[in-house]
Amino acid sequence: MTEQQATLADDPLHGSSAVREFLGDTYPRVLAFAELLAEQGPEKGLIGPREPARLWERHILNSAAVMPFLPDGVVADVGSGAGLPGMVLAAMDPSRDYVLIEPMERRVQWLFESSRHCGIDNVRILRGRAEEVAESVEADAITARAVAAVDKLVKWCSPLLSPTGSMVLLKGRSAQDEIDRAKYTLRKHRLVGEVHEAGTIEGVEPTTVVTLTRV
Ligand SMILES: C[S@@+](CC[C@H](N)C(=O)[O-])C[C@H]1O[C@@H](n2cnc3c(N)ncnc32)[C@H](O)[C@@H]1O
Repeated sequence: MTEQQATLADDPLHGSSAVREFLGDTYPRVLAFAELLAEQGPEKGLIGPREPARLWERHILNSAAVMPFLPDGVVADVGSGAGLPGMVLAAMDPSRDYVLIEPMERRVQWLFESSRHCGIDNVRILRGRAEEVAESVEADAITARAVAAVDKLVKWCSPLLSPTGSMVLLKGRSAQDEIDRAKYTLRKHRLVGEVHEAGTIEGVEPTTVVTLTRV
């Protein structure tokens, strides 16, 4: 039996004043992206069929929570997939350039289509693995969500980082363990890891964010 497909109308946060206030002027662009992702994401295999019913908390606000941790400058989102967090951040932050890096052709196509459809034009979309694109990216910050453990991400992504750049990773409960397991790699790349709980709106679970900054 196939799972019932939920819609964005099933999400209790959809249209809420708390979400509108949190996103301010950027709400229409983020909303356009959320609507498109809820409509096409399950069919395109970007999110599960039940995800539209919890899209705001679990995906959009979860992505938005990293914004206060970003330093100035260019942000590269590694393994953007559905556009999380990269497309959400770019929609919220139109004066900054974002590079979305994704190896899978179908997902890259989605990133092009959704940026065009939602008028999110401050993104450069690169098809490739993080390890393959160092020649065309120098970022002040790297974001990644659900891509790989800290140790691997540092090995893949440090060639993309500017000398003073930092990494801002969305993680789960294993955040501190991942930092501990990556200690030799972090030391080699002169990075120090810290775990933060990043809130967005009241009643929404905070996002665990790992920052890796240069020493
Ligand atoms: C589980 S998905 C997460 C996608 C998105 N960040 C999200 O949170 O919904 C992992 C993504 O990382 C991409 N990926 C895997 N290895 C990668 C690599 N070495 N460099 C860049 N992206 C990679 C995959 O193609 C996939 O789209």
